[in-house]
Amino acid sequence: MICSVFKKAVATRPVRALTLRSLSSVVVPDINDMEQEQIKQANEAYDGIVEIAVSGDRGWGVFASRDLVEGERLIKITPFSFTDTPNQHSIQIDWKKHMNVDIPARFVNHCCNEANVGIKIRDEAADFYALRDIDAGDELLWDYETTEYCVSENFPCNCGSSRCRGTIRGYYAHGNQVMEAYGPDFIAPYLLK
Ligand SMILES: C[S@@+](CC[C@H](N)C(=O)[O-])C[C@H]1O[C@@H](n2cnc3c(N)ncnc32)[C@H](O)[C@@H]1O
Repeated sequence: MICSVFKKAVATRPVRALTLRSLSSVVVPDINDMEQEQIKQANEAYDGIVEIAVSGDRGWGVFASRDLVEGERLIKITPFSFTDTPNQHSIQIDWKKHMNVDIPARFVNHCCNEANVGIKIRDEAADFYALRDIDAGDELLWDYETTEYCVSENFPCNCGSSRCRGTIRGYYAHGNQVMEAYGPDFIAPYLLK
């Protein structure tokens, strides 16, 4: 298997059921009622394409609801605001410009070198595309170091890729690997200037 693309932990449970602490095998992120409602709305908007569910110890994740085809545009990334400093859920589009993005984009987890989805930035928005065929139930994983020059906080990666970089820092640290893995089409244009 390429990378540790997780199968959906609790594929068909409604969001409220995911918050039950009795699910011992997964770490269920704390969310408030508003976030719960936003997840429900995103799941309805992307019904039949992707679904938000719990991704083991990585918190929330986004999963394929059906078989997805290489090259398919999957998720529209809509910024609700911009900031000049990164945060855990922002996406960098220029040296001092980060998009605060909506759900489901903000819940896509990271994979090193073998990500199955990539981002194409257009003006002040972006989209996720399938980088290869993806089976229903597989987790969508994007390589954060294709857009983030320096992540807001380094984190130890548990993507399970045979080429896992260990600690995720940003393009400044692993740019050569990122370029080799994806080529320029799926690297943020500002990083290539
Ligand atoms: C954009 S959020 C992704 C959604 C997140 N799982 C959540 O529940 O909010 C980014 C954060 O998710 C976690 N994460 C994503 N991919 C990961 C990975 N491969 N290994 C460990 N943690 C990861 C890290 O804490 C990271 O800062």
